[in-house]
Amino acid sequence: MGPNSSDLQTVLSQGWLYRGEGNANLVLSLTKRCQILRIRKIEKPTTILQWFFEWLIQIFTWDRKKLFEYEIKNLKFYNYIMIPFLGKAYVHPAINLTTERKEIYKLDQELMPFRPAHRKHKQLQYGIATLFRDYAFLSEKWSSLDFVSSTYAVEIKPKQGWIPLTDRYLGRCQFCLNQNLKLQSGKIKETSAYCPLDLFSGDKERMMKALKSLIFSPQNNFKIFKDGIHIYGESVSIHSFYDMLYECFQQLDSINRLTDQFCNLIIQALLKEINYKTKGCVNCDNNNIITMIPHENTYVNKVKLNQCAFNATKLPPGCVLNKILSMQKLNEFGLNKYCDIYQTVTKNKMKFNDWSYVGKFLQDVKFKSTLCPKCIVMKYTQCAKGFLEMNTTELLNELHLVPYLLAAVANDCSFMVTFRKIKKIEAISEDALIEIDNWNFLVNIGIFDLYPKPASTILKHMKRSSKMQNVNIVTNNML
Ligand SMILES: O=P(O)(O)O[C@@H]1[C@@H](OP(=O)(O)O)[C@H](OP(=O)(O)O)[C@H](O)[C@H](OP(=O)(O)O)[C@H]1OP(=O)(O)O
Ligand SMILES: Nc1ncnc2c1ncn2[C@@H]1O[C@H](COP(=O)(O)OP(=O)(O)OP(=O)(O)O)[C@@H](O)[C@H]1O
Repeated sequence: MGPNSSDLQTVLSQGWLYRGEGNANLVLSLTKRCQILRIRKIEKPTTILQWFFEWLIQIFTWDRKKLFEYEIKNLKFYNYIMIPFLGKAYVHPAINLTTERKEIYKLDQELMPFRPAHRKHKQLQYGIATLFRDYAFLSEKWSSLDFVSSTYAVEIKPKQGWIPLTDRYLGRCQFCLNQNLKLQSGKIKETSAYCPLDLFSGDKERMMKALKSLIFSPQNNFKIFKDGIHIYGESVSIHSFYDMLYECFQQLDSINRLTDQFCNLIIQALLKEINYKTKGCVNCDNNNIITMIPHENTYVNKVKLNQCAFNATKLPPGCVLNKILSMQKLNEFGLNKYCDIYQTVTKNKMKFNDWSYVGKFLQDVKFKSTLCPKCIVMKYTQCAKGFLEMNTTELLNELHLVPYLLAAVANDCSFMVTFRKIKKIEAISEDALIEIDNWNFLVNIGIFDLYPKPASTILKHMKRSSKMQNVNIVTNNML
C-alpha cells in the first residue's frame, strides 16, 4: 500500500483536534472522519551543525526516498503482521498520506499551545503520516442506535504482563522495577501500586486492584476520553473521574460502588472473547499463538511484601488480554539470551542494521503464505534454539531476533476500551454488548502503537535492566 493521494490539507480542512502524543508520534483526531492522523516526531536540532544539516536535507530533499521506504515498510508491518497477530477484531487497516514540509511546519506552530512541555524537545517530521481508525469512537455502523450517554474511551498502556523466568530479578516484574528507576530520574513523582501481572492474571480480584491502581496513579498508563476529548489521566484531578462516573452511570450511588461498576465493565470487556475468522494457516487454528510457555497457575497464597505475583489463571483465548499476552510470550529465552544472539548477528553480518529484520520478515510472510505470521515466528524460535544448542551460532541471523522484537512491541502497545450506554438492544452482536446493573453498554476494543522497534532495542533494554537492578538493590537495602 503506497502513500495515499488525498493530501494533508484536504484531510485537515475537514476539522482536527490535538489528541495526544508519546515519545515517537503526535496524534490528531480528524473529527469528521472517525480517524486519527499519526505523525512521526524527530528531535529538534539544537546545535548550529544540526540546523545546517537539516537545512541541507530540506534543500536537496536527501533522505526523502529513504524516509518513504521506511514508513511504507512500517505500515506493511502493521497491516500484514500486526493485524493477523492480534486479530481483525482489535486492529484495523491503516493507510499512508504524504505531507509537505511547509504544511507540517505550519501545523507544528499551530499545535504548540496544546503540547505538554516535556514533549516539546521534538518536532513534527514531514514526508509521510498515517491514517488509522479512531478508537475513541464506536464504529459508524452503530450511529443510528438509541444511545443514552456520551462515548467514553478508556486508554490503557498495560506494559509487560509476563516475565521470562531468567528476567525475574528481586521477585519483581519489569514495570515495578522500572518504577524505582523512574522515581530516581524524576520521571514520576511517586511510584504506582499498579502491577501488569495483576491486570493480565485473569483473576477478577487482582484485575480490580490493577484497575484501581491505574485510576489513582494514572502516569502514562491510563487515560479517559469523552467524545474524543481527554477528561482524565495524569495531572487531572480525581474529581474529574468521579464526575465521569456519575455522568456515565447516571446513578446517585456511592463513589466506591460506581468505581466498582466502572471496573467491572472494563474487566468484562478485557475478558470478552471476540473471535474473528482470519485467513487459514496450514499449521494452526489461526486464533491463538501456540506458545511453548507453560501456564503458571500454581496457587500462591501470599506474595511477599514488595514482590509481584507471577501466577495467573488462564485467559479466554479470544480476549484482548490474551492476544497481547501471547505476543509478549514470544520472548521465550529472556533478555540475556537475545542479547547474545544480537551480538553474534551483528558480528556475523555485514548488512545488518536496525531495520533489516523488518524487510526480511515481510518477505517471509509474503512467500510462506500457507503459514500465518505467528507460525513463521515460532519457526524462528525453534531454529534459534537449535543453533544455540548445537553451538552453530554462525547460522544465526536477524530473523532470530524477531520473537524478542515482536514481544517488545506487545510490551509497549496500548488499547482503548470504548463504550456507550444504550437503551434498547436491537440486532446487536453479543460480542459488542456488556450488561452492568441491568444497563447495556455497546463496547469496542482497539489496540494501537504497533510499529516495529529497532533491533538495538535489545541493547537499550540491557542497559535499562542493569540500571533497574542497581536502583532496586539500593531501594531494597533501605527498606
Ligand atoms: O522501556 P520502557 O518499558 O520504559 O518503555 C518505553 C516507554 O516508557 P514507559 O515505561 O512506557 O513510560 C516510552 O514511553 P514514554 O516516552 O515514557 O511515554 C516509549 O514508549 C518507548 O518506546 P520508543 O522508544 O518510543 O519506541 C518505550 O521503550 P521500549 O522499551 O518499548 O523500547
Ligand atoms: N488509533 C487510535 N485511536 C485513538 N487514539 C489514538 C490512536 N492511536 C493513538 N491514539 C492517541 O494518541 C496518543 C499517542 O499515540 P501513540 O501512543 O501511538 O504515540 P507513541 O509516540 O507511539 O507512544 P509511545 O511513547 O508509547 O511509543 C495515544 O496515547 C492515544 O491517546
